[in-house]
Amino acid sequence: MSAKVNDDLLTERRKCEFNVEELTNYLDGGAQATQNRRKLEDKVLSTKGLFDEVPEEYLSHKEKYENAVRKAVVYYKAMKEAEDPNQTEQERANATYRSLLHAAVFKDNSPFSLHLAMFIPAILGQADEEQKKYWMKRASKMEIIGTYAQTELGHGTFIRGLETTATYDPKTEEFVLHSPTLTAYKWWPGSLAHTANYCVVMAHLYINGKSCGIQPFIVQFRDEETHQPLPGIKLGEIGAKLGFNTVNNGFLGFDQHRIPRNRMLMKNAQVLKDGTFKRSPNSKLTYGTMVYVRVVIVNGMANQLARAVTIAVRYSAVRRQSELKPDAGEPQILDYVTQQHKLFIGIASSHAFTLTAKWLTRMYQKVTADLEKGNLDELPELHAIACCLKAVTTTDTSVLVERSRTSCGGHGYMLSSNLPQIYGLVTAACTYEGENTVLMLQTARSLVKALEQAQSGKRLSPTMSYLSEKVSSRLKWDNSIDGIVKGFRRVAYGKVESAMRSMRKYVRSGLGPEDAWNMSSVQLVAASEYTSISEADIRQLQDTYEDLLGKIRPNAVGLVDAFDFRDQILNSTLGAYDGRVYERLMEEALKSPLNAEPVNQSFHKYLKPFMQGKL
Ligand SMILES: CC/C=C\C/C=C\C/C=C\C/C=C\C/C=C\C/C=C\C=C\C(=O)SCCNC(=O)CCNC(=O)[C@H](O)C(C)(C)COP(=O)(O)OP(=O)(O)OC[C@H]1O[C@@H](n2cnc3c(N)ncnc32)[C@H](O)[C@@H]1OP(=O)(O)O
Ligand SMILES: Cc1cc2nc3c(=O)[nH]c(=O)nc-3n(C[C@H](O)[C@H](O)[C@H](O)COP(=O)(O)OP(=O)(O)OC[C@H]3O[C@@H](n4cnc5c(N)ncnc54)[C@H](O)[C@@H]3O)c2cc1C
Repeated sequence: MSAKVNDDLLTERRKCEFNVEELTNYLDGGAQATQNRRKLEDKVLSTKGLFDEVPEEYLSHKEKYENAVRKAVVYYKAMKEAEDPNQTEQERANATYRSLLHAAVFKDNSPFSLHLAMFIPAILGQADEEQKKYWMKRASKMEIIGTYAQTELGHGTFIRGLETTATYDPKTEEFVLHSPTLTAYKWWPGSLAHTANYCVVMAHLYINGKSCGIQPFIVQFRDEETHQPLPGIKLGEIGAKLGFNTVNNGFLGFDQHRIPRNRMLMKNAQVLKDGTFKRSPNSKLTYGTMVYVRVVIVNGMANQLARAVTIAVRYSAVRRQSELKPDAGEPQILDYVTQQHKLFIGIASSHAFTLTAKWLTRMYQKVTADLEKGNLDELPELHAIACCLKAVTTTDTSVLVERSRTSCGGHGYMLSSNLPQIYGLVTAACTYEGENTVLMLQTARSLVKALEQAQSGKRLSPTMSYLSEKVSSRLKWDNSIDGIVKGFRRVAYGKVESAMRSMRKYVRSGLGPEDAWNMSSVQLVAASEYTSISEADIRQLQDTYEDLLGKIRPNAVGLVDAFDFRDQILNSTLGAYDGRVYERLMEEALKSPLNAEPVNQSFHKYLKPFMQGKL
């Protein structure tokens, strides 16, 4: 008999003014896609051995990892078996686009995540046709497990400063990989420590003493049979982190480690047997894997944010607290306008990120198709947009997930709510794949160039076209969508123009261009992300905004129900569909090993002698 659903949630669902299933279908890309996603989730989540007997938060660091590897093997096999052979690639992609299936199994991510998220994309984007054929066969069948090893102990942002060297030896037709210093050790790559046996290494190529820039190499570092590190390889785990504690982030040092010439991934640049170096048409094509992942992250943020606001909104419909009016009983905390303000922006942002992710994915696919034909024209714009959207969506998601947690009071601080773990996952994305400030400055670089082109009368690309609009500074505001968008474009233009004016002022004062850039960099970051509007209009928009909160209120639970996250994926005592929060909090508390006995052994060993003055 299914447990009774919380009365308040029942009432909320009755009040909802729209068809929840229709919104779910829209988010999935149609009723069939919803059906495919649900079918995949049903199949995979019915697999034995996927879920923890003891909550992983009560395991040691080492046990957490070992348990995660056990689940990763079961999960990967279940996913493979669940794949519908009759489905097209596109239908399969749609079924997983919104699915957070892995989140039902791994609260802190899988030790296989880098294999799927970066190792395979790096092969697809950096290997030539022959290499792709060979390595994709092995990687897609999980005969090998890989990661992406770029960051070093001493360098993450500045790729051109990476110290790992790959020196070509024409006599043996090999590359010699070496970590000349401690800071040259690869540091951070997920799965590197104990899980993977191959990696794509980004290293500084030298031929006959001449630098040939940073190039990608596919390197085996563990024996495929014994899993022992190969000779000349130093390996280990980097230690406990805020999150990602089952991703197995590791370090790797090379000591004159030799690999065959065909291990340099040669789609863009090539090294011939005699050591002739054939340059890439654009050295930044080597950075292509990062552009791809930045695009994926935007969609990932939408899904993770949707998960957090689902937990917080359902909890806010169940939790009653304080007094809004004397003798009127304790209201649902969702009736406080401050609570609506905290949470509804998260719902809207998740939808906005989903739509943005779809748009950015289409742009990425178009530009990548152009690159295949040798047309690199739109690569700089894709880079600038991907940098900006990755930085903005990860920053906003981190803020909004933390706001979801703090809007749930003390219970939001419980690991059993899953809000802290979701925060750990999303806040990492502000750093990995390009630290956000650094990426915003890359976007700013493109904005400044675009404004200079606009001022010299050149046509701009659609995404930068607002920089060529001669919009009157006395723009009459109205709070229609069109009016608001026009306002944002006007202010965004002003921010870029102000940053550029500031740089020119510094150059006139005698600073070099680099120092002038650095002195203006706070404005440059703001120009990439920040827009504000004039004082008089804030009141008008504020009234509109508060009015909107009231309109959303009766539909809040329906809006998060439409994300259609099953309880295993939410993995939360506060967010379950039935709203039985208090029973679930108690059930989870009783799983703590400390509750196995009424008196813990530390009383007899320490407390009692201490309290009796005997210690
Ligand atoms: C696995 C977790 C899964 C789930 C977690 C839960 C939720 C998250 C949701 C989704 C997650 C999905 C996937 C996650 C996958 C992985 C995460 C885990 C692992 C993370 C891995 C990593 O972090 S890999 C390492 C990432 N490192 C970086 O990004 C380094 C950042 N630095 C740079 O990119 C570059 O150094 C730089 C761009 C800052 C500067 O490069 P540089 O060579 O110095 O260039 P400049 O001299 O500044 O010249 C700039 C000019 O070059 C052009 N340019 C720069 N970059 C590019 C590019 N990529 N493409 C095209 N063009 C480029 C730029 O436009 C300038 O051109 P100009 O014409 O202006 O000169
Ligand atoms: C959870 C997690 C997983 C990761 N997984 C991987 C992985 O699988 N593979 C991999 O290769 N890497 C991985 N990384 C590493 C990640 O890519 C780097 O941490 C990131 O690129 C930042 O580099 P850094 O840590 O060396 O910081 P630094 O580059 O040292 O930057 C430190 C700070 O300096 C400032 N700064 C630096 N440069 C500039 C600039 N030009 N302008 C203004 N300010 C600047 C910024 O405030 C920045 O936060 C991972 C990181 C995390 C947190």
